[in-house]
Amino acid sequence: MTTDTPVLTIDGPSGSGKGTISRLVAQRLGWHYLDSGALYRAIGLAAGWADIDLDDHGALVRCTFDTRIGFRDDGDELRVLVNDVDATGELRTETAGAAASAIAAIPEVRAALKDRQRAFRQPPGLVADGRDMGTVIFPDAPFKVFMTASADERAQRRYKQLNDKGVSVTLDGLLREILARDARDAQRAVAPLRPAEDAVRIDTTGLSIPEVVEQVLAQVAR
Ligand SMILES: Nc1ncnc2c1ncn2[C@@H]1O[C@H](COP(=O)(O)OP(=O)(O)OP(=O)(O)O)[C@@H](O)[C@H]1O
Ligand SMILES: Nc1ccn([C@H]2C[C@H](O)[C@@H](COP(=O)(O)O)O2)c(=O)n1
Repeated sequence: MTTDTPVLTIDGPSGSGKGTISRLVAQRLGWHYLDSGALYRAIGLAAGWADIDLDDHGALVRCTFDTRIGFRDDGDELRVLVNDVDATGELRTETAGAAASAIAAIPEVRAALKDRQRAFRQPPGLVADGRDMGTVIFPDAPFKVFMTASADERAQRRYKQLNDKGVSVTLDGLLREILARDARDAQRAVAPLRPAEDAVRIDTTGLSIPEVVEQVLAQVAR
């Protein structure tokens, strides 16, 4: 790990805009980008492919170490390769999010992913988004943001995102899924979703994507 390389951490609940904003901010700064949620989603998917029981923590840890996860930004979005298969579409579903949230509550899985996440810290800098980037993975990061938005707005955003992709969902169902995932992520014993003490909070409710990007960049400039 290159500890003198700057890191901007962006943590927050599902649908707050972390992924979208982190990728754009990383592009503007010319820094690397870590989508840590995609790692948990990929392990959840690989564990499903291998039919691993969620109670079999030993097998889950082996799966965490053995699964190859690659990222490729095609200009439109960050594509994720799991064991060399492009699984981007499957990984973005709420089902994959819920599976990721379930395995993310297992301490051994989190421990097995630590070094892999820290290895993304490479010059000239890193933008890392997730739930514990500022609290556990990069506690010494000089820039930390905790991003929120009202639950209704987060559900609306996800609804629009999925509708645009032709996925049929209901707003009520999405709101329930988002709240259930947030509760699980915030209430787990290890590395729960919470703001680092030194994080700047940004509420993105009612803000456009460019407005949020500028607010985050202003934190780094400061
Ligand atoms: N400020 C914003 N205004 C409007 N829409 C936004 C804003 N930020 C993000 N979005 C849209 O909301 C949707 C969800 O955003 P995104 O995937 O970045 O959230 P996230 O916090 O990374 O969610 P998750 O943790 O579930 O991956 C996307 O369609 C994105 O384009
Ligand atoms: N640093 C992280 C990142 C993600 N998770 C878990 C909890 C989330 O519900 C799930 C999916 O993440 P997303 O892609 O929605 O950001 O993965 C975590 O525990 N810690």
